[in-house]
Order: sequence, then structure tokens, then C-alpha cells
Amino acid sequence: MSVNKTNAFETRIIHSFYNQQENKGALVPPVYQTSTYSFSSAEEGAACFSGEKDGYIYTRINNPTLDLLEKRIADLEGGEAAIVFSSGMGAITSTFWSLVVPGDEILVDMTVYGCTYSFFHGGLERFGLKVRHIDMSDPTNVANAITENTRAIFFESPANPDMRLVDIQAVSQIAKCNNVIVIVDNTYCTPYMQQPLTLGADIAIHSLTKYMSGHGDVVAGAVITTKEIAAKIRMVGLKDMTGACLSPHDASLVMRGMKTLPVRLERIVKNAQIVAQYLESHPKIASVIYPGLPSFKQYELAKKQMKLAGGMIACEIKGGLESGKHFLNRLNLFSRAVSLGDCESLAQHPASMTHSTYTPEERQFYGISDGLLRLSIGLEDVNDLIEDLEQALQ
Ligand SMILES: C/C=C(/N=C/c1c(COP(=O)(O)O)cnc(C)c1O)C(=O)O
Repeated sequence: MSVNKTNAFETRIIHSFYNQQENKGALVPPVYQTSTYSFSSAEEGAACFSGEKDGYIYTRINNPTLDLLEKRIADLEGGEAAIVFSSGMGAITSTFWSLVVPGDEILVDMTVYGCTYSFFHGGLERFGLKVRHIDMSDPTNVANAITENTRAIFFESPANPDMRLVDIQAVSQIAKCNNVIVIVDNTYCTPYMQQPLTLGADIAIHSLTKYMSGHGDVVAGAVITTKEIAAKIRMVGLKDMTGACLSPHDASLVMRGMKTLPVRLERIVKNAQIVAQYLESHPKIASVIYPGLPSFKQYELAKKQMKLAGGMIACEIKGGLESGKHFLNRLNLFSRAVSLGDCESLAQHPASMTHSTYTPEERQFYGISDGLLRLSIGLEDVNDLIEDLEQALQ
């Protein structure tokens, strides 16, 4: 079976870059669960370390199982190369530690995942970088904010947890004119729904923990970009700065989960649309933020930029924090859990959980209200999900 670029996404995500007959006929790629590799001679070892010869040196740097996952992910995102990591935060930190130096400035959208926020303000700023948050929902704000020290622009679209979108193509065009790199965290969408690199971004980042693996059983991350930037992130960020390498076994779990990504997302999005419409019509719900609703502020951009509206819903319950907690505590089918993109539907309270790294003043400023809830819609029967929400809203 040989699969190539002419095959569809759904076919490539299952088969690409693996030949069964070259692996004793094994239907599923063998897992190279090894930490290190032997050399046939001292000369070969030296040649591998010097880069004269392509070869495997040590699994923190590369590994055949990790290679296969990296090739597949790069292909799916339309990038030249990819590196995988032991977490999404490993991907983010390895990327920045490889590319920035003290004095550089980074422009960040108003809202990002809590630990990413902590890394920017508790990590990069501590080492002499300037981190500025701007409202990237209007690309002209980006153009007006760039200075000669601006090195990178970072955003999530949709953003965790308030679903803000950024026009990737518009911001990438502005950045390119100013020689600034654009880094997009594409965790909420996956390449099935949105491909930032084909829209002009330089680097796409994933928490593979989420939709890509999709079964709540692995923590992993990935970066997709050009061969040149990937080599730098691998040999500096991964190898020396963070060491955040992915285990070959966990890489095989990610590849197993990825095989069903298209069908999982198609069903998840159908469920999410029905749940969002139900919540929007409920008298106890103050607001619902979901890209598939015409009431979504950036509905036109969502339709233009995203193949599907996604599985994440943000909503505000009337009565703020207390009624939000009451609602969460009454859920039976939804799991009260952080993370997202699993087969199981999850519900959490950003202000006290995933975004508790923000101070109350910061949450106020960045629009993460105390009453905001985040739902990750899974694969359960949608009537069962609605029934659980209905009884929790009593
Ligand atoms: C508990 C984790 C949550 N998120 C994580 C996350 C990461 C970081 O990814 P690892 O968790 O390091 O794989 C990166 N980028 C985005 C948009 C994310 O949502 C959560 O929100 O619930």
C-alpha cells in the first residue's frame, strides 16, 4: 500500500509514510521502544554525531516511531517538517527557547491557555523578553504594535477559553512584511479543520493531548514548520533546553488516535452544534460562545477560516460563579475535568482551573469572567448530553 499527496486527508492520516511489506507485513507500525542506538564502528558514531551521516543517535533527539508521527503530522499540516514532544507545553517552550533572545519582543493575543500565559510572563519575561498582549481580532492592531524589536506573534484561534478568532491570513501578511514570525497554536482545530501554515503562518503548534490523540490517554505535543526552523527547535530547544521528548509508546498511541480524527470531529461537531443551540435557547444561560452559531461575533471569519465549527463551547450561566459551580456539581455524564478533545464530554471552570494562573485582575482584563464555563463536547449520544445539561440547570 503506497499512499501519497494525491490521496485524501482521511487516507493519509492512516497510511502515509509506512510500508507494511518493509516491516515484515505488520499492519500497524512497530514501536521502537529504545532509548539509544549502537554504531557499527567508532567512525560511524562520529559521522552520525557530526551530521555527516543520517542516523539515530539517542531517542531524546530522534527515533523511528517518532519520525513516522512527525512525517504524518507535517504532511497533514502542509509543513516541511515536524518535531513531537512529551506535551503541548514542551512544544511551546522548546520553540521559544530556540528562537528568542533577551531584548526580543513577542506580541500575544489577549487570551491564551493559562500555562502558556505563565510561560510568557513567568518564564520569558524573567529572562529579558518583552511580552505584549494586543487584541488581534483586529489585524490593524497587530500592524500598529510591531516594532523593530518584535520577533514573533503568537495566538490561538479559537482561543482557550473564550473562543476568540484571529484572521491568520491577514495577520501573517502583516507579519511577513515586517520580518516577524507567526506562531499559531492550532490545538482547538487540528489540521482537519484549519491549516495555519497554508494561510501564511510560519509555525503551527499542537497539544496532541487533545483532539489529535483524542482518547484522554496520552500527553504529547508537536511543532510543524520549515526544515530549517524545525532543525533548530530539535537541536536546541528539544535536545538542550527542555528535553521534552515523547516516548515511542506514547507516539504510537497518538498515531492510533489520529486514525479516527476525521470521523470523531465530524460527529463531535454535530453534537456541539446541537448542544450550543440548546444552551442558547435556555433561560438560565446568559450567553453561549460557539463559532457555529450566527450569534458568534466572528461568525463570518469562522466560516471562512475553519472547515467546521469545532467541539468547544464557552458559556456563561446567569448568577455567575456560584451558579456555575452548582451546575458543574450537578453534572453526571459530563466529566468535571480539564483538558479537551476527548471522546468523553468534559466541563470545567476556567477562572478556578485552567486559567487560575491569571490573577483575578488579569482575568477581568483578559475577559475570562468568573461565570465562564468551558465544555468539550464528546462522542456520547447528544440526547444523553442534553438530558445531563437539562437536569444540571434545574
Ligand atoms: C489541561 C490542559 C489544557 N490545555 C492545554 C493546552 C496546551 C498545553 O498542552 P499540554 O497540556 O502540555 O499537552 C497548549 N495549547 C492549548 C491551546 C491548550 O489548551 C486545558 O485547557 O484544559
